[in-house]
Amino acid sequence: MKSLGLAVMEILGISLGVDRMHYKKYFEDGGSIMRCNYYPPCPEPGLTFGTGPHCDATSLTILHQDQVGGLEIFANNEWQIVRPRHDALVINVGDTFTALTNGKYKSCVHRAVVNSERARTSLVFFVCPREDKVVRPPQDLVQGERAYPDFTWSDFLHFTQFYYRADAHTLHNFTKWLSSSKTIN
Ligand SMILES: O=C(O)CCC(=O)C(=O)O
Ligand SMILES: [Fe+2]
Repeated sequence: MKSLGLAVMEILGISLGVDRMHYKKYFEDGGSIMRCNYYPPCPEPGLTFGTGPHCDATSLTILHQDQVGGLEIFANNEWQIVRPRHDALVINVGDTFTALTNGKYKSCVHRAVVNSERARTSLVFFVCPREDKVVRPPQDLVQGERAYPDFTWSDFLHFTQFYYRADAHTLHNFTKWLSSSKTIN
């Protein structure tokens, strides 16, 4: 999974017109998180979500869902179903990668819905930078203002674990929190 993540990083570097090895090298000493989600059937699926709308705070998400289905992404102003395919992985950009591209690649808002009949599982691999590494876009992607300040993955992880439950606005609120905590210190 780690080498798949690094291969995708190379492709993303090429697509952005920066040094093709830039992101691949950046993530080479990085970490990862693996999560297995289990959603039991819910008698009233209209009243709850399996996972509410959010962007992943991490950098890249590689996800496999079983044939039950339930993953949805918010695109073109509507929720769209990601049809399950046993032979395919879903790859999403997360908030930290958004910051690493100075906002050029937007993290994807997504959610998981439940159903009344079948339990569902998904397996998710999150690619993250080394915890103390500064998250900063390459100079080629900064024309004028920086969209986000420098931060470390460890600061962002701390924010999402202790102060804020990830939603569609995590990166924006983290940036505000970071500048107010700097003012206080
Ligand atoms: O279960 C899914 O399809 C989505 C899970 C998810 O978004 C997450 O674990 O961050
Ligand atoms: Fe997610």
